[in-house]
Amino acid sequence: MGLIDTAALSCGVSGLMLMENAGTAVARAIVRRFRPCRVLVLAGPGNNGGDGYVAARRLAERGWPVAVAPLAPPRPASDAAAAAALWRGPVVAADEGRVQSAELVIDAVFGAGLARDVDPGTVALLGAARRLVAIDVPSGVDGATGAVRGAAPRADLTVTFAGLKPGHLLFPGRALCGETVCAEIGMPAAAFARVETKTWRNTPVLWRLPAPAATGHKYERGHLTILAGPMSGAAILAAAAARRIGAGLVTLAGPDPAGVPPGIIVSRAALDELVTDPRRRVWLCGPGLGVEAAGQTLARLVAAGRAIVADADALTSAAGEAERLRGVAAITPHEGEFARVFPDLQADRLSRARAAAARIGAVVVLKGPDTVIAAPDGRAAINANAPPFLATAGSGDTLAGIAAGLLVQGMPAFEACCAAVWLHGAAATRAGGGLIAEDLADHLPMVVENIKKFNF
Ligand SMILES: NC(=O)C1=CN([C@@H]2O[C@H](COP(=O)(O)OP(=O)(O)OC[C@H]3O[C@@H](n4cnc5c(N)ncnc54)[C@H](O)[C@@H]3O)[C@@H](O)[C@H]2O)[C@H](O)CC1
Ligand SMILES: [K+]
Repeated sequence: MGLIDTAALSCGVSGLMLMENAGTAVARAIVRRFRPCRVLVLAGPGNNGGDGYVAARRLAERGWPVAVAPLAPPRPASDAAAAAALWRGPVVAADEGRVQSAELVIDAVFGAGLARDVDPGTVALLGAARRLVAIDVPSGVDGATGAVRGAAPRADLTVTFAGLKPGHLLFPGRALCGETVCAEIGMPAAAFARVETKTWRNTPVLWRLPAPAATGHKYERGHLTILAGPMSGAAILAAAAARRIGAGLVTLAGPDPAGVPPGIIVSRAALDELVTDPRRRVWLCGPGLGVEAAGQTLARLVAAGRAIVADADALTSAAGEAERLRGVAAITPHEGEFARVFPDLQADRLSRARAAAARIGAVVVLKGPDTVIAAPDGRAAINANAPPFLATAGSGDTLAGIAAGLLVQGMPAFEACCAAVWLHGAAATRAGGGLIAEDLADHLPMVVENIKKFNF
């Protein structure tokens, strides 16, 4: 049973009432989407199965032809047993033929109580469904991590309760949920208050973008310094993003980066001179820099106590030596870079990002289709707005530039990184399928305008 369910019970809410509401919500979601058809409910032994019995009753009350196939009897004297006792319709054996001939199958086998791999017989049954509605999660998906225990079916619709779980947002679970609906089931506010939430879906309600002061000048909006190396295109992409997101001034520090657009300052001053300039508080270190140079400059910046976003070559320079990143504000690794820096961290993405953030005392942005942003204090956000065509060269440089551009405007590192990841996904969505990294920055202003319009 999940923490929130336990908290609800200790607040005096009856589990049976929650189950009644949960099963009713499943039936309602089905009625709204499908025409009446022959339904088979595959019911497991726990409360997920109990929800299934309630959904069966509610659909039958509306005249739908429904049968329940128990895969195991409900635990005696449990809420599920009480829900099963109220089911007066047909109870049939669970076999593949029946599953195949049902027009809609409700997966009420395992939910939050999934404790081990699903056995092959159950996997085959669920896999035979023509159309599948999962209660809480498709059975086999671990709601806490999105991992699949053994195997899990692909649902057309998943109805969950009280709040989305990480498993609805993290792959592979996310891909198996189909359309995901979150139903309110009467969970009391006091129950939410008792459970300290530290994991969220990344949306604009989690953060507030900086607004320039009416009388402010460019330095007050923030002066970002980006180290530019032999592949100066990466630093230029990052600079464009930082400027579009509102940094007042961006300097590229490097020998002589080619193709720098007007509006970006280039400084060839020695690093020692730049690092000791008190106005250069925030730095982006890594994109296109070269591993050796990135390692050397990173150490200098850390020693000078600068706020640093470390990406790309700066991360590779810390391969197997994560302590070299201690002192930075945020790191933005993809899976490969993460594995190089933290080879011993092997768990799911959410746990790994959290463990890495705690270890180096910095925000970790573990990039991917389900980017996880984790803070050293245990807070974490999972991002779900990134379209697949965001996987293109230069996209990561742009993200690092947005994060640094927000950091320089005074946003705290966790909020800056969450906002950067979301804005990056929203800009990509606006840019559409043919996007190249150069397009992203230009879409940022309109994304920001829309956030203001919706009053987040
Ligand atoms: N979130 C809410 O507010 C509410 C959720 N509800 C539903 O309750 C389930 C969670 O119920 P629980 O009884 O804790 O767990 P399950 O039903 O998922 O199953 C537990 C049951 O299954 C056995 N088991 C676990 N894994 C396996 C396996 N791989 N093979 C065989 N057997 C397995 C385990 O030993 C137990 O016996 C939640 O998902 C919601 O659907 C409430 O109805 C209302 C409030
Ligand atoms: K299920």
